[in-house]
Amino acid sequence: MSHAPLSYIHPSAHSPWSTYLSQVDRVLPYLGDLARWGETLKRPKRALIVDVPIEMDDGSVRHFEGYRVQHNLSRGPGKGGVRYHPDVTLEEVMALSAWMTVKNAAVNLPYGGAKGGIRVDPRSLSTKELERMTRRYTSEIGIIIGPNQDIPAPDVGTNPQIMAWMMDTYSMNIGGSASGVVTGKPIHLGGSLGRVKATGRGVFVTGREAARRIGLDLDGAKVMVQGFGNVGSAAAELFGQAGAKIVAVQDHTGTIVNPKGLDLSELLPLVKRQGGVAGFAGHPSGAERIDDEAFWDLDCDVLIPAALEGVITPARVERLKAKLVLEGANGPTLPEADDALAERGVLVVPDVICNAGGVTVSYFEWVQDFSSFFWSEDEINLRLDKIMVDALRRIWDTADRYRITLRTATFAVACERILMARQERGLYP
Ligand SMILES: NC(=O)C1=CN([C@@H]2O[C@H](COP(=O)(O)OP(=O)(O)OC[C@H]3O[C@@H](n4cnc5c(N)ncnc54)[C@H](O)[C@@H]3O)[C@@H](O)[C@H]2O)C=CC1
Ligand SMILES: O=C(O)CCC(=O)C(=O)O
Repeated sequence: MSHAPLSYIHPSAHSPWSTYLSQVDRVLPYLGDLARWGETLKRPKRALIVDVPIEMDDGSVRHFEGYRVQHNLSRGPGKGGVRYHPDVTLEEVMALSAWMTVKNAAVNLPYGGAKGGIRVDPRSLSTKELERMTRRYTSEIGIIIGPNQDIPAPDVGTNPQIMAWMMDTYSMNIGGSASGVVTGKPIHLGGSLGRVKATGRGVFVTGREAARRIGLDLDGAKVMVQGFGNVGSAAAELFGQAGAKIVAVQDHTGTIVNPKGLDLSELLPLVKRQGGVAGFAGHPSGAERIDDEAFWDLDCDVLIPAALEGVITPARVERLKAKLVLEGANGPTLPEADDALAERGVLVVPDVICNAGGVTVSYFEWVQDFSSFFWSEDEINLRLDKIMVDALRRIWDTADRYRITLRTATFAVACERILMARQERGLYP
């Protein structure tokens, strides 16, 4: 008897795609007549799977599986990062691309949503192998990306150097310079000041606003951060500057704690040198290593998940002490855990607004590339702050009006924009 999968849009249990679909189901009752377009949100517009063969340094040949999914293009070109991680799957990239559609609309950027990835552990490759793989992947997805089609950017496991190789490969293939084909590039290649820390900055800005509204003083507040890469480290730094104590940090190498607050001026350079936080245990400034699972029992006011999906489970919610969860990561909370957090009165600022600072500054980068006129970092940070604060205010009002969570309110604001655009474009474009 054959057990063929029902369809690629049919989710597997507890997958990011099933989380996303249940988030869509929760918003449909708030969309009025536009809900008739709801199925649009549940299907990626286009999903490309590519074979990425490269020659390794030892002369052998390896094949990697790559993806680029354009979930929705109703509001503009696709936009979203590229992930290099050994667990990447088509289904995960579908969810990540769909969250980009919602996020871009939530902050009103003129983009649809897309995301890409390669199933690889980038740490296992040499720099030359990484470059060959990135260039081959870029050529393979070159048929659907472009400054007006779909604009990749960094996500987990990718960085400005990888964006530079993507931009260079795409430019060589079209025979011209196309700096607007990717964002998150190095500054010398048309990258934007402020992009590297923009996602963490957005987490801080939305966190600052949420804390103010619930009467939580950030000065002295205890903050735990899971994931200490681009997003987690930048957010931790800004919370530290606002007077908060970063009492625990967890990454793929381990978990370190200091109830009095970890010394970030020592921790940040160590992580750059060693590639993880574990080596900070026993540091003279004070840091102890604990079991990873014990992270969820620690005393804290704010939790910032900034690593991967599905880490906030109902069982962990029962143990969690935080009053405020700021989703730096995409999809860190399972739907049942979302309900449990709401029941316990824990406020969640959802990924689709909380981590939108990165793509907002990516948008600034794209605009600057098109106009060949570059802004100062202060200008970028000020504009970012305003966009995030205004977007969060509108979402908060929607949540109050319908008595719904900030997640469903963000989906309501965003999906109305997406489906209005869909409707206005017409069914047979
Ligand atoms: N880079 C960006 O601009 C944006 C990233 N995000 C999201 O933020 C999250 C983090 O992304 P980046 O900081 O860019 O990635 P990154 O690659 O710079 O850092 C990832 C971090 O997660 C940690 N990690 C990996 N597996 C882990 C595990 N099992 N337990 C604990 N920690 C683990 C790594 O050690 C590392 O510290 C992802 O969900 C990503 O999609 C969202 C918006 C924009
Ligand atoms: O900067 C971008 O275009 C996208 C960043 C991203 O992948 C995300 O927001 O999850």
